[in-house]
Amino acid sequence: MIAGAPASGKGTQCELIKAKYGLVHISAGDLLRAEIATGTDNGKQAKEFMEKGQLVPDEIVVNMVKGRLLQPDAQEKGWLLDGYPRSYSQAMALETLGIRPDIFILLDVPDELLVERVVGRRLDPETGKIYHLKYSPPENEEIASRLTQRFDDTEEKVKLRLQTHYQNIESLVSIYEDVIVKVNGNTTVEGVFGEIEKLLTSSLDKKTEMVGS
Ligand SMILES: Nc1ncnc2c1ncn2[C@@H]1O[C@H](COP(=O)(O)OP(=O)(O)O)[C@@H](O)[C@H]1O
Repeated sequence: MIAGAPASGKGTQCELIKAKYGLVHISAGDLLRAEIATGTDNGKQAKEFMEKGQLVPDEIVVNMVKGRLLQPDAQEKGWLLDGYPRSYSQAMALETLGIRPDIFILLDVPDELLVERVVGRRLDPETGKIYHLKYSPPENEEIASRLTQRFDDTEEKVKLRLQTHYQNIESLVSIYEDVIVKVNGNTTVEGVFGEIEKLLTSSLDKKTEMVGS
């Protein structure tokens, strides 16, 4: 599991983690945006909450994520949960299924940096790659011309999302205190990934030892 405030780097690090470890990346935010794009009722309801930076109700999110998590690929290859659970009740929904992470990575970035990261964030709709106009600019004009911005990536909305994050993260820290590791998200993308690689590799070694013994 990977958690952190908006624009703390979850999506960027998930790209690198899944490329190296072959995990199935399940992002609650991406699943919700897909519901919106396909125009489902859940998507329409979800959008109202997302516009206000509030958590989308559990009755929409919990089954959506559980359904994806229990699919064979995630069970076989292992899963990387991004942006879920985001509340005590969402975590409890997994606890009742006996689903717990090997590691819970909490990315830590100072608030004042997050606003600048959000307002400059852009997405390539063709590749899904995440860019930042200043910190991680597009490689060429062709990509630059097709970049899009998330509807909730505005200064006023990210402040609401930040409040939502701080309202909920403490309850998650207590549930996952045995597997949680805080990672400094305020270094280079490669620097953060280097820290995460060390953690995942040692967690994998522990798992193979347990299986072996
Ligand atoms: N687990 C979740 N439960 C409820 N709502 C969620 C959840 N994950 C994402 N959302 C909604 O989608 C929005 C975008 O989430 P996400 O893409 O993870 O972006 P970020 O982590 O940068 O805020 C959130 O502000 C919230 O409204």
